[in-house]
Amino acid sequence: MWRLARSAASNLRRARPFSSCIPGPCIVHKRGADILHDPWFNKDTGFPLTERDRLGLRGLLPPRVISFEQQYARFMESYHSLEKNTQGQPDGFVSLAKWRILNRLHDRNETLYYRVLIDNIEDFAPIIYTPTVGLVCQNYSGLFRRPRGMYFSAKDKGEMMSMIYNWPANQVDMIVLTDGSRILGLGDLGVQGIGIPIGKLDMYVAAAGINPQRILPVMLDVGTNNQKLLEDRLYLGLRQPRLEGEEYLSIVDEFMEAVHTRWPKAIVQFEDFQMKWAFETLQRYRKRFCMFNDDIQGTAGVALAGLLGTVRTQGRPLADFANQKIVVVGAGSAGLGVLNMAVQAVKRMAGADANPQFFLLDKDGLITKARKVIDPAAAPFAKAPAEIEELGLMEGANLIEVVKKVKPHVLLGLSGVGGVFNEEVLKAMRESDSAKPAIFAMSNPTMNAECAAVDAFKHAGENIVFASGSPFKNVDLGNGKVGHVNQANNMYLFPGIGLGALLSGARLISDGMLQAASECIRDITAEVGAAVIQAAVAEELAEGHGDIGPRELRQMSKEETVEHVKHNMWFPIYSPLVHEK
Ligand SMILES: NC(=O)C1=CN([C@@H]2O[C@H](COP(=O)(O)OP(=O)(O)OC[C@H]3O[C@@H](n4cnc5c(N)ncnc54)[C@H](O)[C@@H]3O)[C@@H](O)[C@H]2O)C=CC1
Ligand SMILES: CC(=O)C(=O)O
Ligand SMILES: [Mg+2]
Repeated sequence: MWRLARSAASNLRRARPFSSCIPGPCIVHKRGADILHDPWFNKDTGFPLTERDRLGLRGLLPPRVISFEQQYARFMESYHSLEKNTQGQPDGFVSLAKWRILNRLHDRNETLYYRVLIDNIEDFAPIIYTPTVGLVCQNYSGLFRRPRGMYFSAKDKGEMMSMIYNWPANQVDMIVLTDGSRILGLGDLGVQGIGIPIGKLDMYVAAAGINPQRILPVMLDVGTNNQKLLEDRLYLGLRQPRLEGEEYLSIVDEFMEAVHTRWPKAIVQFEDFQMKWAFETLQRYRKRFCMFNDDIQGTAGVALAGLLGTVRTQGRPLADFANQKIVVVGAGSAGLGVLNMAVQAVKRMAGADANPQFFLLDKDGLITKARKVIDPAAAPFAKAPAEIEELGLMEGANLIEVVKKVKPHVLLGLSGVGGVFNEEVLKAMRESDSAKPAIFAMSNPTMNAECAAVDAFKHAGENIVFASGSPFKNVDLGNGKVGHVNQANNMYLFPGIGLGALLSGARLISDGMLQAASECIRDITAEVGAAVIQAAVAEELAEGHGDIGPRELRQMSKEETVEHVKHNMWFPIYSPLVHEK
């Protein structure tokens, strides 16, 4: 399902051993020590002697030239000895130590960093992304050594149009933006949430081959309502409550205008905004800018792919999806995004009058039309009392009641609450109307997952289809059997969405493009990107990118589009540096 061929990265690795590429030259406007201190251009001891002469590096490095392969091996050796030396230490300590060693390399030599990341993505994704990135965000102010990306704060109002030109790269293709208000399931982390855009963009480079010189992580610091952070003497963000209402929107507006002015074609991914702003900003900008909200739209795509995959696993025709009983726990940006896309899929399969059997719960239980105050975004999924009367359910019914009475085919958690699928709930899933019920504990990081994989298989039985947002190991069920754990995380989708949108030069990101992405999630990111391009072309949104115009895109077959995407993926290899004043 989501075991995505270890992402496009491993294909790239197979296709390109260390020495087989002759990279094109790279223009550098610096010389001497400035180059060594710039992680873009720095090759550490890897600078050939001729290049040391050309760039004024002679004498600034030890004399021996070390090859990229040797540097790579040396880094991996230190990484493995760190693993050995920290054996038996608490998990958090080990994870942070691993993050530090990778982060130091990132700060020093980006080419080597991305190469080790790409080649070891399965081991390193849990460090640079969920779950460790959550721990890093929680401790960001203490861990801080140097900045990465850009920080726009409420104090910068009126200045953003000029500030955006402080970013040193002339071209930016992909921006991930957060206001830090809902970081994974960890709540409001203020400026410390910058770790999420950084981790997401690393996944873009690793999985989609986006050129790391053209990415930009951005923190929009509008204050924080996290009292603990406000009182923390190390806290690096604005010490003020979050801006609200028009004041808040005017900051986001100004940022979006500034980005669009400098890089009209850049794609902006909104990430980890609290629900009210996630929906409001998506509504506000989606027709004006090339942007999407990953938590609403990326998550929906990946969950839908999983839900459709589950129908297939049950040996049923895909159209049977329309009859699946799905209980969604969590009515936030992610849960509602999933339901919106799932409803669209049912209507496509079973007609506009189809009545999907979806049940939505939030912290106050089952959401029905009888609820006094209901969020407008959740309202379309509220059950009419008459619909649930015969099941013996009513407004606010708790999760265990709902599971016992509905006997769902799928139980999907996007609540951010660790352990909410407790033993009783999981045992109740044994009575599901499906022989292979699906349990998706999609909340992040690991401690916020609705249940652990081992508990799901233990209490709900061996036949379940299990997926989680953060990685869990497969479960040994005894008798030689293994309970397979899938990872249901938007990381399998957003790199392809961004890459496809970028290479199509789409004016905006449509539902059709997102739908196309979710339909081919079993394939590698290049396929996702190609599907997104083709959807953009079909909807006449594609304006082309670089030398490839909309007409050329239109004329490409599916295979040619996939090739075109692969050809445009950046790959870490040292390029000869040519100095220009
Ligand atoms: N696996 C993935 O790809 C993704 C996972 N997520 C995860 O989903 C979680 C939620 O994200 P958002 O929807 O953006 O958050 P949100 O804050 O917008 O929504 C959370 C929802 O959960 C509900 N809730 C809280 N306690 C509950 C309880 N005990 N029982 C039932 N519902 C409860 C709240 O009422 C709210 O409706 C986070 O942990 C996030 O990490 C989000 C996006 C992608
Ligand atoms: C994966 C992700 O986007 C989240 O947990 O918010
Ligand atoms: Mg997110």
